[in-house]
Amino acid sequence: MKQLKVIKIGGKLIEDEGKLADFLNDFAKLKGPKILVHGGGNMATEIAGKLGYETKMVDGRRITDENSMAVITMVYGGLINKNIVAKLQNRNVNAIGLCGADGKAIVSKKRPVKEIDFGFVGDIENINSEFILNLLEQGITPVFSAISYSETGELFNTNADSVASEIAVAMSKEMETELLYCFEKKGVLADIDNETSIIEKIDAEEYQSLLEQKVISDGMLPKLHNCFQAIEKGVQTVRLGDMHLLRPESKHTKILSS
Ligand SMILES: Nc1ncnc2c1ncn2[C@@H]1O[C@H](COP(=O)(O)OP(=O)(O)O)[C@@H](O)[C@H]1O
Ligand SMILES: CC(=O)N[C@@H](CCC(=O)OP(=O)(O)O)C(=O)O
Repeated sequence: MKQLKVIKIGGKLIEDEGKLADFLNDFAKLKGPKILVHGGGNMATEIAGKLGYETKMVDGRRITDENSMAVITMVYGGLINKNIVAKLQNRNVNAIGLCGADGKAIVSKKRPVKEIDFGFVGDIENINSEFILNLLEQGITPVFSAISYSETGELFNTNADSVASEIAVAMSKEMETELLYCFEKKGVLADIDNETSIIEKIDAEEYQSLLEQKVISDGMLPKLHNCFQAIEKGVQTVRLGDMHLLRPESKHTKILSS
């Protein structure tokens, strides 16, 4: 089976020019097929604020009203995505920037309203792995923003960690897939204020205990949920770390299957 790397880069790394450059240099050097998924939540919040729109979050997830969805389309699908693609082209990576509507790559359904109405948020129902495989076979590197497409013809906001996880799950049926989450910390930390307290390995049991002890919060909640979804659904390797995660020597957290 051919190998594939699906790498997600978080919004806080994208905002730091130096860290982004470090990451993209390493990403460009990776041999073989690769896919990049990017977030940008913070930047969307900042730009929405400048436009006078207030942002509401629940457990690390954005409540996306009509105004936020417009900002998200511009910021994720435009500003961030196109800048990353340009920086990759500059590093001799033939990248193509996509959202879920392009090639019907990420099909979702509007999240039903239960206790919370998340607004224009889509839960992924299908990944067009054939389309993605075609791109990879042509030596093209897809760069996905966190926007999915609904059969109703709408665009929906979708957590970037979920986009990466679902793409990795779909691709793991075709290729041996490694899913890597790069964010601002060196991995899951036992003490959020201590960068050296990296938990090197987490299995399902440890995950439950971290949840109960409230060691993880905010954006780490959806991130670890997505890590375990991926490993349980067949993704061969899942790791979390900082912008140096692509370097073999980098300290990080590895997710273990049960
Ligand atoms: N135990 C933990 N270890 C590391 N980070 C944690 C932990 N608990 C909460 N977090 C928070 O989760 C954040 C990562 O989630 P998020 O901000 O969504 O990442 P991303 O940059 O990928 O969007 C970290 O920046 C940190 O503030
Ligand atoms: C539904 C939902 O939560 N969407 C996320 C998508 C962006 C994202 O995940 O960005 P980071 O990886 O930088 O957090 C949001 O709008 O914040």
